Amino acid sequence: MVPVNLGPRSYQVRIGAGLSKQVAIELGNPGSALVVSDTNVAPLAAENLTQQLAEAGWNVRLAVQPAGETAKSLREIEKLYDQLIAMQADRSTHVIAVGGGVVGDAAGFAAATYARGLPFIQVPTTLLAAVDSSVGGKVGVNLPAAKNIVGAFHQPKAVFIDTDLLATLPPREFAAGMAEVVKYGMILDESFFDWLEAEQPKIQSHDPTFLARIIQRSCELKAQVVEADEFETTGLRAVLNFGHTFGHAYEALAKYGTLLHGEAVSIGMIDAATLACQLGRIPEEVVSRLTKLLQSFQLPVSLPSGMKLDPQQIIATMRLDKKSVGGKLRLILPTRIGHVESVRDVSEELVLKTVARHG
Ligand SMILES: NC(=O)c1ccc[n+]([C@@H]2O[C@H](COP(=O)([O-])OP(=O)(O)OC[C@H]3O[C@@H](n4cnc5c(N)ncnc54)[C@H](O)[C@@H]3O)[C@@H](O)[C@H]2O)c1
Ligand SMILES: O=C(O)C(=O)C[C@@H](O)[C@H](O)[C@H](O)COP(=O)(O)O
Ligand SMILES: [Zn+2]
Repeated sequence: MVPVNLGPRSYQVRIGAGLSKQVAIELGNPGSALVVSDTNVAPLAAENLTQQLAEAGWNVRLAVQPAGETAKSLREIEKLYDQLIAMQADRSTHVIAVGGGVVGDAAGFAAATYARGLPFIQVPTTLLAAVDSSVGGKVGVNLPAAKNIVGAFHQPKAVFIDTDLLATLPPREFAAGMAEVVKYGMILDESFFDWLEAEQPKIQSHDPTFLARIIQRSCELKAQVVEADEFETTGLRAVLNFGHTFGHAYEALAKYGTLLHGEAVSIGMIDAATLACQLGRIPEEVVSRLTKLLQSFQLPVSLPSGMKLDPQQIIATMRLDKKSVGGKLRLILPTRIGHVESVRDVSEELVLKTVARHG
């Protein structure tokens, strides 16, 4: 269990095998709920949960989104609003996300905005959602031009991480989750990074003890950052964005189709580390350790050869990042393994040189 202490918005992140079977009991008195999932996860987990809630006396509906990043769109949010209207939802209606980060971000955005806010529950089913997106309250959708550009902060009331649900995850999705796990080591915890390097074979073989430890440590680190800067106002929370200014630009320019979020972040972290090295902030050895660790988890460290992007277009898309001020990029750059800094005045020439490495 990881507590997230945010005063009146505090909640617990529960982690354990079989936990999704307890959601109906844990939520207590039955009311009404919209369970949101996607076409892959509905038959694996969301239909069961919906049935359990119905048996416990809830007035419950299941909304199934198309699987994949394109579901994070205003069009899909409107469909969720329609479902809430159809069930005559009120401010006590729970929105329960059962799925990966896409379902969590989209369902959470509908919960944040419908009737100016409905109680929200996260049941993450991907590694990425378990270690990152289900915690911290960032919810939102993409526009074609920019990733996550429409959104809100809306904390869940509870997070239930059922480690059994991760068993069906395809290898590529497991790897995508590992990108955010490696990120935590790189930005906040050198000994965690060392441990990931040392235990890579056990992690890669999905040893349950090691998976549980990864999820626990990642949630602890994320909770610490979110507690320190819930609304990303002091700049502290921005450390979680390491690799994302590059990565989000690649996702948008690939029309949210070619690269998974974790893959784009993996490439973006190497871009940021390469740039930091060019600035003399870190030695080459740090870039190569990060590269090696990401590759050991089958993650890409540069854009796929078939994905040719115009460097000027990359920079223009990066400028739309929410950390930018006055059209100037702000990048999260490493100073060593386990620590990063927010850097305001990186020359665009150097960023161009960095992205040119993708050929
Ligand atoms: N809000 C945040 O703080 C935050 C943090 C990190 C990432 N994100 C967002 O999360 C999204 C990525 O999330 P994701 O990587 O979970 O992708 P995803 O939600 O698209 O899920 C990945 C794929 O796995 C399938 N899937 C999910 N659970 C499964 C299971 N148990 N077994 C088999 N298949 C399963 C899904 O149907 C989907 O096809 C991005 O949009 C990213 O921007 C948000
Ligand atoms: O929770 C955060 O804060 C993060 O930055 C976590 C990121 O991994 C995540 O991808 C997040 O959605 C990015 O946020 P954004 O503000 O750059 O859209
Ligand atoms: Zn991310």
